[in-house]
Amino acid sequence: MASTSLTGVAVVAFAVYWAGLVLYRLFLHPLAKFPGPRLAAITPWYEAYYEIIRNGQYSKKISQLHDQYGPIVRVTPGELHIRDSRFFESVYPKNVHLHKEGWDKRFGSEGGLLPTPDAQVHKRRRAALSPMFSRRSIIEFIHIIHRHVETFATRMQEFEGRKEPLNLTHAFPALTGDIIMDYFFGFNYAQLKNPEFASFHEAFIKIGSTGHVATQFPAIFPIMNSIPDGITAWLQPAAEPLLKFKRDQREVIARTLRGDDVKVNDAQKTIFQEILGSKQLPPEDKTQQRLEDEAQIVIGGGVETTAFALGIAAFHIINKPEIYKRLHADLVKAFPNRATLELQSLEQMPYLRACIMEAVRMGYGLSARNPRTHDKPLHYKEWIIPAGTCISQSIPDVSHDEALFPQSREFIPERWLDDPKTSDGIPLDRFMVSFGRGTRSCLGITLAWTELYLTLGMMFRRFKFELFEADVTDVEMAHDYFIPVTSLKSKGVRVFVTSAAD
Ligand code: HEM
Repeated sequence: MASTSLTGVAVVAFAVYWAGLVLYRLFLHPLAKFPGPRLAAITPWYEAYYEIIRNGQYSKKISQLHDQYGPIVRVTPGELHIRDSRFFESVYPKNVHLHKEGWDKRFGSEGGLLPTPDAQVHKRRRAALSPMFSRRSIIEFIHIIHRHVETFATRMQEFEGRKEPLNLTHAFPALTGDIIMDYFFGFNYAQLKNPEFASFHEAFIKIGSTGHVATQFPAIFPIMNSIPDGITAWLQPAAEPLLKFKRDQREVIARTLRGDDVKVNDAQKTIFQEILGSKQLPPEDKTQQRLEDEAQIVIGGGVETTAFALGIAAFHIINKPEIYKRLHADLVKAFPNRATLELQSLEQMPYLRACIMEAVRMGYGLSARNPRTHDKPLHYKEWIIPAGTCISQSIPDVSHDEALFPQSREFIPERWLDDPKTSDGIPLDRFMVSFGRGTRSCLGITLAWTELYLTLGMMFRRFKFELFEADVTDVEMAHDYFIPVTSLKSKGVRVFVTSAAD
């Protein structure tokens, strides 16, 4: 009897608490006056429904909400989303260090640079890594990138000889994975030499939606991490390459912390040596766990983003013969000797640059809402956004702003030629935001551009391609898993390869 009445009291108390919370969020919350669906203002389960049940569809829903409610929408009880390309640099300003809320929960690598919530902690972590991402460092390492690009060329010849289609969607993450492993960790898994291009790609796609679950249930990663790897691999075989990477990193970091030089290649140093050698970082930023988190984030940040942009570029260049023709002719002119490939000359080629700009615009880098918290109130149109509010914008919204990029779903490199401006005279480059903006923008941008120049330069100088059962759905986002993911039914961009005659 006593336990029944106790349960009754608990149920009533819970109901009163929820009713109070609902009333608070609807009428008293600092964001109560902002437009948006009531359900999104009341509960994070509105977001969870679209992300978890509908599998990465909240960004699409948010676009519809903007159509209905205008450029500013309350998308969760504590977050405002803005769709306005002209306001991007106000949310992500230069020289202002801002907090980032929520990404620490979604990756299970909260010590990594990208998800670090606190602005000042982020600042010192970024400063410690920056030298390794500088152009100078990348030029010192460029021979290793060339080596992987040449391996890729050899694999293409192999497919040409066998007259079999080559799956670029599998090959590109193997290429970017080998480069990043070599650059940051001092060894690689030779994924590019693997007959099937086995890489981290499948693991990222298969476990990609876990971030949406972790956003709602942050305990999921600690629970997953406590499960032995063998069981995780049994439950999700596709995760094995990432689990292996985790195990190997653990050992490499432990050895680095003991003072061993673990590099087996000819790179200058590993990312762990860079972090451990940093004078700016306190001891708590040099622990085994922090280094493991950073390794996860660097692999997560650098493999799929660049590979996705490569896939978009390759598909559209091959799909539109006039683009291929113009690009190939430029490359033949710049490199009469097909064996030569040189970054500085590639960088001087306006049409190649335009193709890359277009691919990166359509690749977004991240499809996720990108949160920032400002210490001061932010004025937007007639609104005053209170200090401390989580505000987000999304890169795909800018990439598909038809006022800036007419026919935004079409691949039109010409839009980037001849120093283009918006109708009111702003350089169009300002709206290429796929690498983010401000103090937390992409640290890997120079490496990414180098990979894009060298890989596309090699491919379209030396080879001709024919699509095999591929269409535009193989490169278009169907799910937002933080990074854009194509239809899960896609078999990838497959192509027949032939050596170019000239
Ligand atoms: C086409 C390729 C790439 C695109 C479009 C891209 C895009 C982005 C974007 C949008 C961000 C988030 C910025 C923000 O929070 O505002 C980011 C962060 C980051 N990216 Fe990239 N990325 C690319 C390639 C790479 C590569 C190759 C690396 C090398 C490992 C890399 C490393 C990072 C890191 C470390 C961060 C975190 C920076 C910070 O929080 O300070 N990215 N990237």
